[in-house]
Amino acid sequence: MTDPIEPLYTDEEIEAARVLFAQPVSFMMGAVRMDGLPPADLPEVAFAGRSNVGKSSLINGLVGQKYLARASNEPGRTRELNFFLLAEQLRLVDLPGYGFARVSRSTASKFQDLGRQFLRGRPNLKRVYLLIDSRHGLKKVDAEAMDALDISAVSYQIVLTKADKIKPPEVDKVVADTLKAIAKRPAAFPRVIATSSEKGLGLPELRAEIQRTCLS
Ligand SMILES: Nc1nc2c(ncn2[C@@H]2O[C@H](COP(=O)(O)OP(=O)(O)OP(=O)(O)O)[C@@H](O)[C@H]2O)c(=O)[nH]1
Repeated sequence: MTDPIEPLYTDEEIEAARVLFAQPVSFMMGAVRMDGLPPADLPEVAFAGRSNVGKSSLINGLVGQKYLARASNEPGRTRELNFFLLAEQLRLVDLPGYGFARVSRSTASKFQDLGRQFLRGRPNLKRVYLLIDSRHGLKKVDAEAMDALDISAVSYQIVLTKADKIKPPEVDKVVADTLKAIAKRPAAFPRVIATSSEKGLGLPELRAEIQRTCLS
């Protein structure tokens, strides 16, 4: 098993990724249907996770902007596939949160279906970052999302969010437990990155990982 403490990226990679993510980024579009997606002509990475897990905050943190992706206290507001173009070279895709409770069941399932269709049928999708709240660890809905990704053979990597909300030894334990839980999952990338959008923790590593995934 990979040691999560071992430095996995060189200083040069971290610096190159910092420079990449400091380049212009723009909101391209929000898609509500599969036939309204941008052309599959650039590499994409998508961000998925339970509602309120911190997806918008993470995207904002990665690109160093406060308000690019909408971050809110109200679970379930991200209901479209939101595409952000970075440096004219790659796209970040914010997927609808799953498991949200404040909209009707049919509305929820409509948007989740769109997310599922996107994950199954996007040829330029390089990886899905599956966000898990550090305080809660993997839940049943997360395991179901991983089942779907494993079946579709879509590469995914677990990113722990809100790591500032628990103590460092607890973060280490969640990382270790998560690595154990994904060990036999065929499409799971065998590394877990712990992040805090609030404190910037893990963001340089995640930028480097995205750059490797999309541009190397
Ligand atoms: N302490 C702390 N709070 C965070 C962090 N990331 C997000 N939050 C808070 O968690 C809440 C939800 O964050 P969002 O980024 O809106 O979550 P989301 O996953 O985009 O939410 P949906 O739109 O429901 O899918 C907000 O109140 C954020 O301020 C973090 O790293 N640390």
